[in-house]
Amino acid sequence: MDKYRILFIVNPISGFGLGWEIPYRIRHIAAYKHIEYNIRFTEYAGHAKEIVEQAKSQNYTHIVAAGGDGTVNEIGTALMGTGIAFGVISLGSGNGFARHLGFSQMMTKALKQILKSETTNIDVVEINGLYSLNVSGFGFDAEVAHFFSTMKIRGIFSYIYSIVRMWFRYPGKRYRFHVNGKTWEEECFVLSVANSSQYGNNASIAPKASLRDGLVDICILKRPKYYQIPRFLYCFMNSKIARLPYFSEIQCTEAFIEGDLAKAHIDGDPYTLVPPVTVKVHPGVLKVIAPKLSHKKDGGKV
Ligand SMILES: Nc1ncnc2c1ncn2[C@@H]1O[C@H](COP(=O)(O)OP(=O)(O)OP(=O)(O)O)[C@@H](O)[C@H]1O
Repeated sequence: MDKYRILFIVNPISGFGLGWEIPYRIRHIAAYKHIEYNIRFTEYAGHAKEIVEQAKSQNYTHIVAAGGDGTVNEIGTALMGTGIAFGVISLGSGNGFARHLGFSQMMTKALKQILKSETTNIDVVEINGLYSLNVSGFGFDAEVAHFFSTMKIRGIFSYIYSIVRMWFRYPGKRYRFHVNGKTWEEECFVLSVANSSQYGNNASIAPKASLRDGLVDICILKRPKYYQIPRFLYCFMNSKIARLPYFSEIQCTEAFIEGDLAKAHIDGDPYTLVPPVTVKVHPGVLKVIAPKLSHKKDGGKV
């Protein structure tokens, strides 16, 4: 236990602002009395990355992101290639990456998992020079991310409002794909570039995805017809989306995509890219804590 030296980087505005509780929770977990740790709160967007850059020379064994997928992306991508183990305390509204790795959504339990769980090396996906740990993409979900970012109030209700609004307004787009030696054109409603399996809240867009397979999953969903929506929602929320005939998932190490791809999201945060888009996997470049490997939940597949 005494070999641990942990830095917690907390985004105090994530989710419901529960990050302020972290110092109190840590003090009350007996195991933390035997380890060295520091806590830093972020003060602005991009600050987490700066904190990681300073921390790299301070002999931390673990750096833990306490926040949502945006904070996870900032910290995780800054840790690539360092060998410092990366953990997550979920404070966001979806927490897709943490859920994929098997982190509890309960703060105290996640803290205990950080001390007890195995570590492993995972892949990171590069999209036109930006790095993605979880699920990124174009089309409908990019439109949602861009609209959501303009809303004054964040949180799950604003997110649901953005989804419903865009569902009725966004018709889909046609893209040209160059993947695994094949070229084709296809009409897409959702075009996801997935390293892990889910957006968050167990909404799984890439059921085959593994963070350790050296592959990225290109997931294409055509727009479901209105009468198909109930079955679509059931399959989407139960990792059964592969059963739908208007869904496809292609695994590859690299992809090249052409079309109107300017509006994108990287792990849920909106970005504007300059098309065409090149997707590339960097295998095993990030060391993470993976509770699923220890408790073998869902077969322990990470
Ligand atoms: N103190 C701060 N003030 C304003 N923005 C911040 C601060 N600290 C971090 N950020 C930015 O807040 C953004 C959103 O953070 P994060 O994704 O962790 O929370 P969330 O949006 O509530 O979660 P989710 O994405 O799951 O809904 C991040 O892109 C991060 O850069």
